[in-house]
Amino acid sequence: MSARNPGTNLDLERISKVIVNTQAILKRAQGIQGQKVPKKQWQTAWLLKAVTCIDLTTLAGDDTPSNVHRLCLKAIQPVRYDLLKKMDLHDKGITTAAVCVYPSRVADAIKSLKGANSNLPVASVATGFPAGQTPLEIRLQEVRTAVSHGATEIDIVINRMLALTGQWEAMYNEIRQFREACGDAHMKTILAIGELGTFTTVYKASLVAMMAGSDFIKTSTGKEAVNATYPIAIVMVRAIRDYYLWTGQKVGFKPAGGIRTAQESLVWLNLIKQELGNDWLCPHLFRLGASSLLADIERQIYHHVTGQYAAYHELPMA
Ligand SMILES: O=C[C@H](O)COP(=O)(O)O
Repeated sequence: MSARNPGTNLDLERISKVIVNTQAILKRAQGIQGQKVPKKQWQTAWLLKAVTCIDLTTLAGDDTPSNVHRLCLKAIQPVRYDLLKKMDLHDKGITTAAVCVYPSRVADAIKSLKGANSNLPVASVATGFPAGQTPLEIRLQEVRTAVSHGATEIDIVINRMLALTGQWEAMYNEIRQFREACGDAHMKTILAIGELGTFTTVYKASLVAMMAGSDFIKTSTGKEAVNATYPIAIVMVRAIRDYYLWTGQKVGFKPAGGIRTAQESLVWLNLIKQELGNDWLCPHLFRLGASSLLADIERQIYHHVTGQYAAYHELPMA
């Protein structure tokens, strides 16, 4: 992970001046979606780049130590060894960026990774994920617990009520406290954009989250009706760009929720390249939060290497 974002004082004047041009955002998003994806020979390299940026996620009520164990093994070896060998990439240490689980499963993930001699980071959602509707002290305790079990990345959810009612100071103070509870763990702040209403609220919430010291801002929990969309991404990455121009701090971006196809991952990488530049095209500053995207990416890589499409059972856990 990159250097931490220390945050700034809360600048309410800057927040009050935010205006988002909805039509311009929609047009830009449409333009990016309409662009050609890289040609075949480059596509696999881009797909492998996407793999290294995935937070491989399981956030289900029926998660157990055994499915978390499988997830960890898949994160360590996300693409079949023989496929990588054919591309002479078997010794490049290609893994996903992290695994992402509920706080109760952090210890299982740490155990599995240690057992496999891997120091891949474990991310944990916290703060009453996905709704964030538990008392503040409990949300803070959840962060501390996940950290004490070994999570080095914490994905917090914001209190949507505070954003929707414009209580920016209260939201800033809560996120500041989450950051303190994180200690050395990096903090990703989930805005749950599907519940924030307008682009302007999303932009303001992005700014407040960064001022409060978020290392990443993340679109969604994956549990809202609307999750990662390209227009919302443009709003958020422009807030990241503005924050960088203002403070010199690079904050990361994590779209999450409903990202399932290799093709989509290429659009996401292109969006980041165009809006934030190559510096952001690395796991330190860009993550794809996804539970099932890897399956399609591996399938496309299989096709590139063999000329045939694999049945899903031929790709472990895919
Ligand atoms: O943070 C990651 C999301 O919960 C994953 O959502 P997904 O299951 O739709 O890929």
